[in-house]
Amino acid sequence: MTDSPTARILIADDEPLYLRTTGELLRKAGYSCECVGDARAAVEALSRETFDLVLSDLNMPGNAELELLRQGRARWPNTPLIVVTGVPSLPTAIESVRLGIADYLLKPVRFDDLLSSVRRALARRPLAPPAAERDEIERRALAARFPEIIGDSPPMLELFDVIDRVAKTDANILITGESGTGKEVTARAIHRHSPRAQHNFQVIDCTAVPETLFESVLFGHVKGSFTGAVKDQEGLLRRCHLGTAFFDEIGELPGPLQAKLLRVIQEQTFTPVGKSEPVQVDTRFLCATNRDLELEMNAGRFRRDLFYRLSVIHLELPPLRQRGGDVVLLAQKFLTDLRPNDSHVEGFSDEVLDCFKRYAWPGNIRELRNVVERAVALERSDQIGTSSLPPALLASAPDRSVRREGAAGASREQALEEAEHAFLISLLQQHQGNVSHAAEQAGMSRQGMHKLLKKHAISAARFRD
Ligand SMILES: Nc1ncnc2c1ncn2[C@@H]1O[C@H](COP(=O)(O)OP(=O)(O)OP(=O)(O)O)[C@@H](O)[C@H]1O
Repeated sequence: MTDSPTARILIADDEPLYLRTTGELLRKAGYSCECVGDARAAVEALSRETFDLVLSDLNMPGNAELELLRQGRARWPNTPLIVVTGVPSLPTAIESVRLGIADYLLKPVRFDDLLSSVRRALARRPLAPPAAERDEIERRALAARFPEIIGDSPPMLELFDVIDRVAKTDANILITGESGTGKEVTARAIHRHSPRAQHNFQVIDCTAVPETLFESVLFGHVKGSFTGAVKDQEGLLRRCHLGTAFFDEIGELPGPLQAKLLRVIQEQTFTPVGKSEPVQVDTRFLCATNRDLELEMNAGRFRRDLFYRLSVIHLELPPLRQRGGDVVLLAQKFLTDLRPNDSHVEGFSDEVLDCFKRYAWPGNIRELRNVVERAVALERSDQIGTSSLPPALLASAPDRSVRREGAAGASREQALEEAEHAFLISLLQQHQGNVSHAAEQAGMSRQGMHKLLKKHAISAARFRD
């Protein structure tokens, strides 16, 4: 690319007079300039926008180890950098050359010399990739920062961008989305990208703890504080001091416990059962639910004040059916992860991929994972065919012969699994998605029913309307 009068230049120097004059002169020469007074501000500016050239001092705050030079060359290798120093030294000159700087100028520098150096560096700049290619590079770079979340569909790239920005804050985040869309995976990614990453990420599943034990599980208890408290026990909240607490299925938290949680969030203190002294914690709260909390609040089942505390930032995860090609990426990833070492299965037939793309995936990614796991176990050839898919998926096949084929080779275990799945669906239909009532009829606990529904990737919410 040739020198362009609109080239954008970043000038980093801690001498205010030099900074101002150089900026003014380069602007007069037709360039657009941003001036910063230290290396950290320069790195921030480079992270925020694309510059065509960097003019940098060496002896300035934040650059004792030539941080700007090193980070600049590593992270923005195509942006030329000219060093302008008042304190030249052989080691810094050698290091600068080693890192591939465009020029090394000594202060006081004549403006004509500086201008020629700028023009030369801009003219030698490698050609910028075309816009589409650049977008693709940026897309890949963003997705690569979240290896645990597979997907590069537009809604997911947007999500990565938001996670990237909110992870660094301490704001409480509410993650909503249908069952199995990856709410817990997202919460873990937020924690991993946050300043709390070195501390614990503690999952608190609101459906797994019986109501009567909730306080003791969460806050801990002292020996003898209630029947069965045979020894002191530290609560889960204590474990995530300085870290992150992730409340899964927050919409299931009973009213009295919502009030207690609100207090913890507001005051960052709690009192273990049987103690009188409160314990102070420093915890970030992430919560997830597949319930519509607006509906729950209107029905008086969820506290509005708690909702506002929890949802300083609200992330809504897209269902799998709106994630385009991600379904194929995810299926391939699960095949790689779940295939035993001695398995002959290598891929999916085109018809199977077609079914995957057409199916509505009510159980989302968890359901896809289950389907791939089942297919890997059933398949006898080296490619997963439609005969290894469960009936629900085959119903979405465009070809009738495929639909008739069914799961002819299903084992006894798989047939039982399918019967259990059908039983759960009919129970939920009967009780309009009320898990407690369904559990009662099936003769099991509410927690047990939640676990079973999760295993089958069935969302009770979809039977509620
Ligand atoms: N983007 C993803 N990439 C890879 N695996 C994923 C992704 N999203 C979810 N999974 C996998 O799908 C399954 C369900 O994910 P997760 O538990 O995070 O969903 P959820 O929305 O929290 O579900 P629920 O509402 O039922 O609690 C897990 O096995 C998880 O590892």
